[in-house]
Amino acid sequence: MSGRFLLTAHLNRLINALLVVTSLATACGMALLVQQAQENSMSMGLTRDQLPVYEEALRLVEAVSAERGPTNALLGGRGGDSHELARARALSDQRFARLQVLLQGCRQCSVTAEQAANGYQTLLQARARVDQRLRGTPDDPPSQDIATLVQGMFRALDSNFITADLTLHDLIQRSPAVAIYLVNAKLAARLRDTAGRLGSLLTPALQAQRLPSGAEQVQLLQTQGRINQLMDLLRSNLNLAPGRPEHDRFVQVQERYLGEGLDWYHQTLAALATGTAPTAASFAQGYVPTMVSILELRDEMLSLARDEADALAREAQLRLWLTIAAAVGILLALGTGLLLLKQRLLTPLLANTQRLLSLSRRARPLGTVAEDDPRSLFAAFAQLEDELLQADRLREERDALIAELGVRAETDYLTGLANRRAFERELAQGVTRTAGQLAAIAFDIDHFKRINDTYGHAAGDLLLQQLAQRCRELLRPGDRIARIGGEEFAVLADVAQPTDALALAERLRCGIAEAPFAVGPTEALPVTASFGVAVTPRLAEGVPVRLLAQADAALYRAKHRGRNCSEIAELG
Ligand SMILES: Nc1nc2c(ncn2[C@@H]2O[C@H](COP(=O)(O)OP(=O)(O)OP(=O)(O)O)[C@@H](O)[C@H]2O)c(=O)[nH]1
Repeated sequence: MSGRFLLTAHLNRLINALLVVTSLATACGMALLVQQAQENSMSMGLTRDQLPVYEEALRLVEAVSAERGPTNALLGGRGGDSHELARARALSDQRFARLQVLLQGCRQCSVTAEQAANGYQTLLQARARVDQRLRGTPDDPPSQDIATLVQGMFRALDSNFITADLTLHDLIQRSPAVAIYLVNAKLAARLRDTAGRLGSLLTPALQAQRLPSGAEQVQLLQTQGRINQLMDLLRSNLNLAPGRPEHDRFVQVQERYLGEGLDWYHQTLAALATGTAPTAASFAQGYVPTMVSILELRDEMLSLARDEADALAREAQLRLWLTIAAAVGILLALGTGLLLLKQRLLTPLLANTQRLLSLSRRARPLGTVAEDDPRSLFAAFAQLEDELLQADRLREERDALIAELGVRAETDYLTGLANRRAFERELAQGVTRTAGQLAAIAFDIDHFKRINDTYGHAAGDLLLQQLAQRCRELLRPGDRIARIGGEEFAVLADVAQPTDALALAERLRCGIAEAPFAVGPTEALPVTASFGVAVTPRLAEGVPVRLLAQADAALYRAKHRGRNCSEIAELG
């Protein structure tokens, strides 16, 4: 393969490599974008899948909290219902079993089914202690008092809250956009539990129908403070604009629990002072239903979180498809663009590169650069530039030569004056140019043949040269003189009137006659000439030919009149 084909093959490979690299880089960028969109979409999908775990964890907490009602009622002695306790416990067990199933299927959950089971174990232990107390007989006295058992149930609840807390952490990390609803749901769940605790803390006093002890009063006040804190947090977190679902739910909490529920609690507390307090079970019957409003607020928050997660998942899915579509579009456009670029520009460019190299190598070899080296292209360019510069120089030389030939073609070789051809051209131009009158003066050396014959042809030439020089000196700058024949000359001059032309002829005639010409080392030859003058008054067709002919005719008359005189042509 010859060098230039090697070079174009080389360049072709280079261009192909560049196109492939560009395509790959773009494809990688697009793949990254698609991957990001896919991760986002998957992340929202994971959030949606994990939400049921969080909901179930909160419901388990609710169930464990709800167990305390019948537990306290039974521990309180009067009015307790063991069937109700069994139902409440069954509900907790059911919730726990369901949570276990959900956790086992949840790969994205940081909390495991085993960890949740450990929390539940605390509840089972608390239940066992309660049961022991409830079964208590004189032979087998209860080992723990009611307050301690109530505290055990509180701890059991806190242990089960951990599952909800860890799941909430996962969800917030992955999808901050739904965090606010989930946190509010947890606050509501906490509020429900704390409200339950307030009731539970009253149980020992209700069981004994006495005023709460000092320590119990402190705990009751702390719990009320916690309830106020949680309400404040919810008030500041919730979007309480009228018409929002959470607004109505929050108003319900204020009316039902803070109003009815806490009123009933305060009434019960006051009744303990007068010995007219209800049993723990009766208290629970009036108090527990008011807490339903808190659970409704929690469920509203969970519902909003679900809706938001669904909307975000749909949006992420749509964004993923749009990103894929955009990536495919961009890659197709890029591919088409590169293909067109190659077909329409690069391939023709390479073909022309090949031609360029052929041209430059035809002129001369490209020096030391290897023929398949892409740099030989630049050497070829430099070489072509040289060739073009050289061609420019040759063109300039040719133009100068043509110009010189033109001058020579219109110059009389002997005298250096314009020749007849130049004179006729000048005459034609003069006629078209002048706005005044144009004079043609023809003159001829008298008896020149005799001079030639007597002194030789060379002396005749010398005389012609000297006479030409003298006439040149006698003329005005704008006048043109030419040698139009052997010893015949002519002058072209702009004049105001015919007498001016005659005066010019006379000036030349006298100038020639007044001093002899040196035609040899010693010979000084007096010479005369005869003049014929013609003037054209205005521009007219055929004037040049006629003007010179008229001047010639006048010259002829001057010769016949005896020579060394000037004749002017008749105006016609
Ligand atoms: N030396 C020389 N002689 C030339 C040149 N051209 C023409 N002649 C001569 O000029 C002479 C012209 O002669 P004629 O036509 O008879 O005119 P003439 O002798 O000047 O006579 P008139 O014009 O009638 O006064 C000829 O002998 C030509 O050979 C030239 O370039 N050099």
